[in-house]
Amino acid sequence: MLITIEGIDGSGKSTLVAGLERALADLSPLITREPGATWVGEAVRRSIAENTDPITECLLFVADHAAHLAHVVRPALEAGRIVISDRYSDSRYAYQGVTLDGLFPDPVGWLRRIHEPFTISPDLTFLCVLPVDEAETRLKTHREHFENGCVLEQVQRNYLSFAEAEPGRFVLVDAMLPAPDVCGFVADEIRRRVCD
Ligand SMILES: Nc1ncnc2c1ncn2[C@@H]1O[C@H](COP(=O)(O)OP(=O)(O)O)[C@@H](O)[C@H]1O
Ligand SMILES: Cc1cn([C@H]2C[C@H](O)[C@@H](COP(=O)(O)OP(=O)(O)O)O2)c(=O)[nH]c1=O
Repeated sequence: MLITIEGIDGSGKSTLVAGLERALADLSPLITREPGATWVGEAVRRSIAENTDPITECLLFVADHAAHLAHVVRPALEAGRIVISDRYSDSRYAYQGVTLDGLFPDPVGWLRRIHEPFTISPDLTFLCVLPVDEAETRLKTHREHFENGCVLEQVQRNYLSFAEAEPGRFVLVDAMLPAPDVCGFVADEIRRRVCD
């Protein structure tokens, strides 16, 4: 089973994933992330730091996804593991849907088409939702160039439209709740789906 955790920067994904690792220890999930589960993530980090052009950056994120699938996600799923990924393909559709906007028509459609031949779709996606100004307050010590309020508003709008289009896959998470409550809600939901 492939489970992904999505949301804007500062929405509590890393905190949630760390909590899930403890709360679901008896299920031995493989915990992973994008970007950065393989060495390709170093190229992605460099492109973020150097403010590379949006197409180069996008294709590095896609390369990171391909390497993540080949070396981490696919082998774990084939071994029957539950895989929990902090960010996955919806991050591309939501963020690069914004950064590529205006460069050519329908960037989200293009992103979906270039993923479709090789990606594995998640079985379940938790979308951490909170007001952008709260996310910005939480992030004030650590900012990357995506983390500006205007971009994050558009990214969150994209995420919410994906959730509306695929209600069977997405579960909305109230990220304003205290961290232990967020973790408890998501862990219970995962256990319920695993037992189904
Ligand atoms: N439910 C929560 N309530 C309040 N603060 C939180 C909550 N979850 C995470 N935080 C804090 O918000 C900041 C960003 O959280 P983080 O998990 O790193 O978000 P993300 O991985 O989505 O960028 C951290 O300082 C973290 O301690
Ligand atoms: C995986 C992914 C991340 N990103 C962005 C989101 C973040 O601003 C940045 C780094 O991701 P990440 O390290 O997950 O940041 P955070 O923990 O703060 O959420 O890269 C994309 O634009 N596209 C992608 O496909």
